[in-house]
Amino acid sequence: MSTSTDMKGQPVDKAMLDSMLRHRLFYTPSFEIYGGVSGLYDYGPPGCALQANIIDLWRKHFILEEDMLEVDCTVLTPHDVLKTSGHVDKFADWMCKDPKNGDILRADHFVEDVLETRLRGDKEARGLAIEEKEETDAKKKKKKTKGQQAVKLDDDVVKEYESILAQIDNYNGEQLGELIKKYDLRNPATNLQPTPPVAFNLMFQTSIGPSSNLPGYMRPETAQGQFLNFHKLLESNYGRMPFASASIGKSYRNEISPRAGLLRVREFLMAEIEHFVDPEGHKKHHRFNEVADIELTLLDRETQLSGQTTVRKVPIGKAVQDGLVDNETLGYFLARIHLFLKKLGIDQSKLRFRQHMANEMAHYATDCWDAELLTSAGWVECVGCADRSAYDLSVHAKKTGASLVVKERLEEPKVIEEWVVDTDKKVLGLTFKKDAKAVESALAASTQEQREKLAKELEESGKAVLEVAGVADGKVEFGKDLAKIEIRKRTVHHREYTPNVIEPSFGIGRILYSLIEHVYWTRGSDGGDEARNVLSFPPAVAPTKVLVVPISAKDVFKPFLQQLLQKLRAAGIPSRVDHSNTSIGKRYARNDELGTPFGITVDFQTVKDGSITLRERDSTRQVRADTDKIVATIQSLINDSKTWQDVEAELPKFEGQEL
Ligand SMILES: Nc1ncnc2c1ncn2[C@@H]1O[C@H](COP(=O)(O)OP(=O)(O)OP(=O)(O)O)[C@@H](O)[C@H]1O
Repeated sequence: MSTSTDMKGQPVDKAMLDSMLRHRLFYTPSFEIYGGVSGLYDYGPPGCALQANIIDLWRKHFILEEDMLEVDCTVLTPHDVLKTSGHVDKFADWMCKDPKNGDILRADHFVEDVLETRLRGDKEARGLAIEEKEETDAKKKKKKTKGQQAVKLDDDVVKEYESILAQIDNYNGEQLGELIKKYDLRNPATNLQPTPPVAFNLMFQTSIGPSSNLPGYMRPETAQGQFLNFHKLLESNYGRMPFASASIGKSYRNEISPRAGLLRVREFLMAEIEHFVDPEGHKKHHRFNEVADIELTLLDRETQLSGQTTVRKVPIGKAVQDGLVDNETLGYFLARIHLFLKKLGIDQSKLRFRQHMANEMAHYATDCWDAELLTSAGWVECVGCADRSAYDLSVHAKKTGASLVVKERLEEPKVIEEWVVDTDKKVLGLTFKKDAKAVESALAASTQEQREKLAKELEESGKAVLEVAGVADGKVEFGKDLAKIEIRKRTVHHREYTPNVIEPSFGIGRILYSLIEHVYWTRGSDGGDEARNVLSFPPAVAPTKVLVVPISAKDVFKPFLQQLLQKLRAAGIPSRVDHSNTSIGKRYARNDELGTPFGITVDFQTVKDGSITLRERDSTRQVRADTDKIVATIQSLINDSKTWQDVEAELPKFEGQEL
């Protein structure tokens, strides 16, 4: 199992980090004074500011950079939409139940947990080193663990367990049930095997309007709203393809057992892109050459199926050329996701792109890669990037009759051959009476392949069978008197096609939490002074950019403070003043926990010559200059046009105590 370390390579003390984040109000359990509800969290001021900055960067990196069309669609979604998209029938996880205490368990997580516990026990029995996270997990589980000790396993069994874990996302409910039986997996709380897994739909159901006759759901993703507006978006893009829409908004999933803090919640912010592309020409991307040399860390399907988790670094250009990543557009977005996460401050050594296995892929996807980040909870999917093919637009068009296609004028008219159906309305009415309309619609909506098949049946036996929704048996039989189906030539001036969709889908909360772990470290943990927590966010992402610290609350400082704050505001730099009368060192330490990258001290020298000190969070080094110079310097540091090294080379070093 992989475990994560903090920014300085030390094991993440998750309990300490969580308590700091709650204490500083990055986030807090919702409804806590009522006992809380698992999977629901509120963000406090630094959490909100951090989230807003991540979103701001996301907008600039994707929407502005690529001229995407942003939409904001409703959360409440009618049943019919999600029935058509397949979510009502298939958007489910596998759930099992403990027969004695009623514990509800997510089947894949249960299998994973028990096998990992056994592998840990095996390591212990063999006297092998146990990684920090494994130790913490084991301690946590000890209280409720019955009859689980360090037991040495056969080498073959270890291999089998490792292989199962490498492809845990590939099992369906039945297979998970077989694993539970085969390896006698028991719930540690009762030492009993849970019941066989059943599908549990993750959508929150509701009804829209007072009469309760319009059933609906809270959307589980923002995508459907974007698909339903496709035609209007295409028009507003002057009919030009390819183009992308984007949406940032809340989604809702009734997770079976959300126990991983911000990583698995029931209400979360998503940022999703739907890039519509012509399927002809193998989904090329006109800007692919800009990213082709970017090296990504890939864990492909075959490697996982062979029971391994070995990654390889491959330039995305080569990965697409070799067919490892299906097409340029998908590859382009994988590289853009990589660049975005890098910009945020994500540790590149803790980022990998994992390809989905066949069973794992959502019902609509043809190829899918997840950007996974290594955290104290292991590798966590933070961005999914799927090729949804033409699935969504096709099913919604079929269901509603709306035209969700692109019509392109051909430079030269073309003669095509196609199967055409001529229906005799009189025979139709007489034969099928009340079902006549449904039969007529089914014939009209039949595909070229279906028509060819029907024509062949009519030719061979004089009869054909057609599937018709809403009639008894779901199908009808008809003869040549009802419909003539033949191939005819036609001159066309337009080409019509349903676009394919490449969808990068970001869970902002997961990214936010993983980023916090990646930039977290403890100053003085190497045995020096008292240990102090630091969050080294890049300046552009940090919740607050500057902490202003007056050396005392005396009136003499007030005009300088006011002038400084006014200049910071005018420059658009978010700042906070710490008026408390604790030592400056303590005030800075508090802000290191909030990840504030810069500190300004207003002191007695300021009163004499107007100069102020600027402190950099990570090095704690300081420079000194006049207010205008310092404000301009902070601006350059935030917009990345200068590094702290540049600043130290330019401005006089302040030789005071490092705080
Ligand atoms: N319960 C959740 N809490 C927080 N973020 C989530 C949750 N479910 C999904 N996400 C985020 O939304 C993104 C896209 O959703 P997607 O449907 O691909 O996730 P998923 O495959 O269902 O995730 P998982 O397998 O972890 O449940 C994910 O990459 C993740 O960042």
